[in-house]
Order: sequence, then C-alpha cells, then structure tokens
Amino acid sequence: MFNALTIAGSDSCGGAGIQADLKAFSANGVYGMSVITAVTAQNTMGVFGIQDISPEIIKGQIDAIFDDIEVHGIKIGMVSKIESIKAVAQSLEKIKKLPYIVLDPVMVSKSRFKLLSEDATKTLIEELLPLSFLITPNIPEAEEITGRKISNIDDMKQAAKELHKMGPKNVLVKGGHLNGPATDIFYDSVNFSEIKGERIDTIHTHGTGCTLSSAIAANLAKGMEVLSAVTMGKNYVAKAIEKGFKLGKGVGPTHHFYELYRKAGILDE
Ligand SMILES: Nc1ncnc2c1ncn2[C@@H]1O[C@H](COP(=O)(O)OP(=O)(O)O)[C@@H](O)[C@H]1O
Ligand SMILES: Cc1ncc(COP(=O)(O)OP(=O)(O)O)c(N)n1
Repeated sequence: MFNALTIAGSDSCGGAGIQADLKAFSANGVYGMSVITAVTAQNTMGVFGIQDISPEIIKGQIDAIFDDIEVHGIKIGMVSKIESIKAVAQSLEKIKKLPYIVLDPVMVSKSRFKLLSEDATKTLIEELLPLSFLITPNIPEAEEITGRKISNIDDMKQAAKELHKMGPKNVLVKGGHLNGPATDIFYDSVNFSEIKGERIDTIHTHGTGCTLSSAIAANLAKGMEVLSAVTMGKNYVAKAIEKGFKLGKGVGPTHHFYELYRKAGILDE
C-alpha cells in the first residue's frame, strides 16, 4: 500500500486543507497521513479565525511519522507563519531519503482571508521552494512570488520560468483564476505543457487547489512520472469540480467520492 503525507492547515467545514487532502489521497488510492500546522475556523462563506500550532508540535508530528514510517509522497499546503515554515523545513531537511514534495504555496482563501502572514512570503520562498519537486501556485500566488502581473498564457509561462529559478524541480501555474478555459501551465526546466481543461460553470469550487495538489502527490507516491501525475491530477480535479455540491450557504466543496457514490446509487450517472 502506498501512502502520502499532507502538511497543512485544518478547514473545519472539510472542503479545503487537511480534510480535502485526506479525501483526495483516499480517492486516488493511497493511505493518507497528516501533520497539522494550523486550525482554521472556516465554513463555505469564509475564514473566521486561525490558531497556529506551535513549531515544537509541528516538528513532533513530522518526526513521529518519519521515525516509524516510510513515506512515499508529501503535499505541503497552508503553513502560515515564519516559525511554522522553518519548523517544517528543518524537520524535512533532516530526512535522508525525502519523498517527492508537492508544495501548494497557499496564501489567500477564495473568501480573501490571508492564510499566509504578510511577513512570511520571503521565508516560504527561501525555505520551501528549493525542497519541492513540484510547486502549484494559482495566479495570485504566482504574481505575489514573482512580482509580475499574469493576464494570459504567455505571462503564465514566463512566471513558471522565474519560479523554476527559485529552486523547485517542476512548476505548475494554475489557471483557475483567469477567464476562459481552465488551462494550467507545466514547466520542467526544458519544456512547457499546456494542461487544458474546460471551465465548468459552478460556484462550488472550495478546495480546488488542495484537491489538485493532493491528487498529484498521491500519483507521485504511486510511482507515476511527473507529467502523467499532473495530467491525471488535473482530470481528477475537473471531475471533482463537476460533481461539486451545495453545502451550507456559500461556496460548496469539490466531490471526492463521486465514483463510490455513483456505484452505490447515491449519485446519478
Ligand atoms: N471552474 C473551473 N472549471 C474547471 N477547472 C477549474 C475551475 N476552477 C479551477 N479549476 C482548476 O482547478 C485547479 C485549481 O486551480 P485554482 O482554482 O486556480 O487554484 P486555487 O484553489 O489554489 O485558487 C486548476 O487545475 C484549475 O485549472
Ligand atoms: C486550511 C486551508 N488550507 C488551504 C485553503 C485554500 O485552499 P484552496 O484549495 O485554494 O481553496 P479555496 O480557499 O481557494 O477555496 C483553505 N481555504 N483552508
């Protein structure tokens, strides 16, 4: 059985963060484990508070897992403070044979709540980008890290090149925030690939970035090569968005178990 570890924040309504990651791991056939970096009070309408976990407990969770278990893939999501980022980086750097790390550099939620402290961007860039096999910024995150405005596919490609120079082996700039087709740009230091997708007309997109990065981490944990892992992850998130559903009063979550539900007769088609 392959496994994957998410290092991220908790979303109390279960649409994003650790909860989305674990669902995506299961649905993509790997055993999921978690290191919680922060707890958010969050629902489909917004984020109402954050409690960061102490650096000691973040390190303790990582050490407990790696002292005991061979980890096959890692996804890193929300790590909101400088001390938390350093705790994650220091713990991971100690590990002799690190599995592939997929970093989703989470900065702001869809509801515009800051999930990364304003002073922590530089530390995130310096400490976590060089450790990453793949980073998956959305357009606002890629703009913040590179300091460039991104309005079209050519801008996404230019940003991917600049992000690559900061240390990750591969870059996926996600196009969910542009108008038109949901095209993501993958760059592996030599070639660009346009990972194309139809834009699905729905408001229920809470946790799309978490879902995609976790599905890719699961695919890498299973031994897929990187472009296949990204392409299959993109197919997975598209289906999870298509089957996204109303929950609460706001932006509903992606659906991770549509295939199980369909087979059980709970979901049509
Ligand atoms: N309405 C949509 N229809 C289809 N794909 C989408 C839609 N919105 C986002 N995506 C895709 O979901 C993934 C997550 O992208 P994005 O929403 O940009 O990330 P984030 O959640 O980090 O802001 C990307 O592959 C993106 O292309
Ligand atoms: C705890 C936590 N982590 C990450 C996010 C952002 O996730 P994302 O997939 O980008 O989803 P949206 O917030 O954009 O819907 C989060 N909200 N909470």
